[in-house]
Amino acid sequence: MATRIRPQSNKRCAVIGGSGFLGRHLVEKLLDRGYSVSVFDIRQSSELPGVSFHQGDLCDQQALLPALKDVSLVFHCASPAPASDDRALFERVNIQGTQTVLRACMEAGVQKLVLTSSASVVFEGTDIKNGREDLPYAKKPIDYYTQTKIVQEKLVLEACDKQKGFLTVAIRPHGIFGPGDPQLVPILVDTARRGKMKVIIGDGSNLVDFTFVENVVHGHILAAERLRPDSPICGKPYHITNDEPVRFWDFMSEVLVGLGYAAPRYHLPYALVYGLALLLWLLSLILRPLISFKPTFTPMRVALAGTHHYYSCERAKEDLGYKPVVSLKEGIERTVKSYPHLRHGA
Ligand SMILES: NC(=O)c1ccc[n+]([C@@H]2O[C@H](COP(=O)([O-])OP(=O)(O)OC[C@H]3O[C@@H](n4cnc5c(N)ncnc54)[C@H](O)[C@@H]3O)[C@@H](O)[C@H]2O)c1
Ligand SMILES: CC(C)CCC[C@@H](C)[C@H]1CC[C@H]2C3=C(CC[C@]12C)[C@@]1(C)CC[C@H](O)[C@@](C)(C(=O)O)[C@@H]1CC3
Repeated sequence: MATRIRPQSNKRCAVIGGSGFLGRHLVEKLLDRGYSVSVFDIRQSSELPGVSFHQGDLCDQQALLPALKDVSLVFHCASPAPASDDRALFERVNIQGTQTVLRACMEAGVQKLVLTSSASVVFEGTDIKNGREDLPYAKKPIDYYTQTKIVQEKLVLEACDKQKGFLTVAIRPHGIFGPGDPQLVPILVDTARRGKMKVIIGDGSNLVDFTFVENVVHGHILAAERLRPDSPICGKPYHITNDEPVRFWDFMSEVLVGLGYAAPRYHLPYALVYGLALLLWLLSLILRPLISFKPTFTPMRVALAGTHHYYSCERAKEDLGYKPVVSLKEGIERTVKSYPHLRHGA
């Protein structure tokens, strides 16, 4: 087992959303790097030695304050899951809740805030190739979750105020995967088990970023450590990727085959699948009062699976000294190994 370094007093931080997939990996790495960490989350995952846990809803300022006491640095990586598809919840937590987090940081005297945003804040369902951070925010984001992530990112970056001694930065990851991920691999396996992962949308050549969780964590910590009044990163967003855009369908196939499932092989035209997904979605809305069904092939998923969307992390390389620490190949191997219960036949 790795020995942990004893925390120094200037290395006190809080992770809001620290019980989640990314949050948990972030907390572990912060502990390894000698930080003392308090976690604030609405639910507790298994305990970690040396972490003080505070349970509460981030929309409640009074509940947040004890977790931020004597803390100079806050990571905010809490959000409802995109799949929850609950507009009121996204708005309450990602928008009003983030305003509450900002007020609580001010009241507690926090100096730095690192937000986990998303690269999808600029994605409108059409191709993005090597997109840089200066792309405009999506006017028609792919879903309401992403709409609230846009507002959240703006709120946090606009709150950066050197005069007040409060500095902010946003990290925009895309397609985070790795051990403990409750979304991408489990949803993929569930789709395969229901016999619905047989088809490749389009010609299968579309490139996408999938980012191993430890690289995302590395980007967050670099940003936190570079965030100083004289640094160019204040108030800016940064793409953090594996810097290895991959064919969407090659990535899916590698994970599926690694877990013992067949790779998809029949091709269908993108426009046809997108049209069908749109029709199904409309039907599900119309029939909602009578029957409730959730289509697997939502327009959002089809757009994510059938378009190019990969991003440049040059700005992070230049300003943060970022470089991925785990390759895509190794990331996939470690991820596949971590899901024995999702293997075919398990
Ligand atoms: N997973 C991805 O591929 C991906 C991609 C881009 C951006 N992101 C962003 O990364 C962040 C972390 O995502 P994740 O995949 O680890 O999700 P996750 O669901 O595993 O973790 C989110 C955590 O937030 C907590 N939370 C939710 N509502 C809360 C509330 N009201 N008060 C306190 N805690 C609350 C949850 O309990 C959970 O522990 C999110 O901001 C998400 O938008 C994720
Ligand atoms: C239409 C397709 C054939 C559907 C089958 C593939 C599907 C299982 C995946 C396609 C894109 C994936 C994805 C997520 C879940 C699994 C897929 C839908 C994602 C919604 C998980 C949450 C993340 O936050 C995410 C929104 C992100 O932006 O990274 C994921 C996007 C990709």
